[in-house]
Amino acid sequence: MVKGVKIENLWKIFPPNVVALKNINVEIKPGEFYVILGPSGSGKTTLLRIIAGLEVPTKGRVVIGDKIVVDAEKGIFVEPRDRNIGMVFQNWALYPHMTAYDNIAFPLKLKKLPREEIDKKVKEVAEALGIADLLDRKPGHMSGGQQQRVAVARALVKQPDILLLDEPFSNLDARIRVTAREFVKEIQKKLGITTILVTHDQADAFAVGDRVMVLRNGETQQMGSPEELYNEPANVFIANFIGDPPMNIYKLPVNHRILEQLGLSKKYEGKYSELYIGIRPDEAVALKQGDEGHLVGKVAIIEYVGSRRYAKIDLGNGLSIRVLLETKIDHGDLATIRISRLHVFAPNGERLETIKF
Ligand SMILES: Nc1ncnc2c1ncn2[C@@H]1O[C@H](COP(=O)(O)OP(=O)(O)OP(=O)(O)O)[C@@H](O)[C@H]1O
Repeated sequence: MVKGVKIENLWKIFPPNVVALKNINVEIKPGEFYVILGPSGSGKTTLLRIIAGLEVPTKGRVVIGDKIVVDAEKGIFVEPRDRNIGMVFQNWALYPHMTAYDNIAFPLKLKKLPREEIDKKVKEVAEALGIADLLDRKPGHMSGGQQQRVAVARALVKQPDILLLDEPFSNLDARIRVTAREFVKEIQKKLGITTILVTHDQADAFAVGDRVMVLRNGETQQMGSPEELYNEPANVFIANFIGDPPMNIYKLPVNHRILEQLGLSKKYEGKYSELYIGIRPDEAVALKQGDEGHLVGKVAIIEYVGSRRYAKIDLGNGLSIRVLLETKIDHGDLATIRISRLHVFAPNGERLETIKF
């Protein structure tokens, strides 16, 4: 039976009064790949450690399947070893003096399983993860990606109900990172194991997550699929945090020329004195002067990001915007900017609407 995880009214306050988690509520479905995303210090690791039983919450509870593993009010606490959780840490924590085989076998030896059974399980998991030919090697003789696979194998060999991954890709360089994400996602789908991953890297989060929760200062900012977070960011923080290159975001007086050109001044006059507007570089394009569009400016910089070309366009009065550049335009040319989607946020940062043009 695949199990889900429920986190209910969860608080963690470190003495004297560091609020690391503030009333977290989430239901992770059986078999789901759930990502907790947030900047440094947002409470991600604390949340993962509470699920694993390495930390106790100040308030609230965690339920795995239909078993309460911790309830602060009722004084229930199930020991980490009795939660049937597999965990992979940021540094993988492999034993350097042991071969991959012995590293993977270690949790089973602790359980005092018979030698033949250990051998069968280690070989099975190594086969499934494509590391059968590495079993005789010690960590020092493996690449980062291979070490990570061994760490995942060690977490999976006990057939845990839940797999917890704490920044599993952060020690890998950019190229291996892409294959490592694919590998983890494929294994997760193949085994159907409920998985919770924490990361500060939105590209990691979006690559593997079925759903993503964004944390900031211990508080949930938004929960949803990668598409939902990208298309309808709940506030300016999320808008800023998600997307590469980052969203163009401006705080402007409601009667500002640009808001007028975008048809927003009339709509919000009398309701707000200022607004944030956000435009993703990938949701606006620079066209030749005279083409139909929303804003006009002068091309200041042309840059490549991957295979895409972007232009930074000077809008006057110290404002500029980065947008896609598909046509032939040069530095110094005037360009028309056509926007396909625009996000409007209130002065407190909350999203008011997303407009599709
Ligand atoms: N044992 C502790 N005692 C006191 N404060 C702590 C303790 N552990 C964490 N904190 C604080 O709780 C907050 C959340 O920390 P946590 O490590 O969960 O964040 P994080 O999002 O995982 O950050 P990082 O990505 O840097 O690991 C931080 O303000 C941190 O300083």
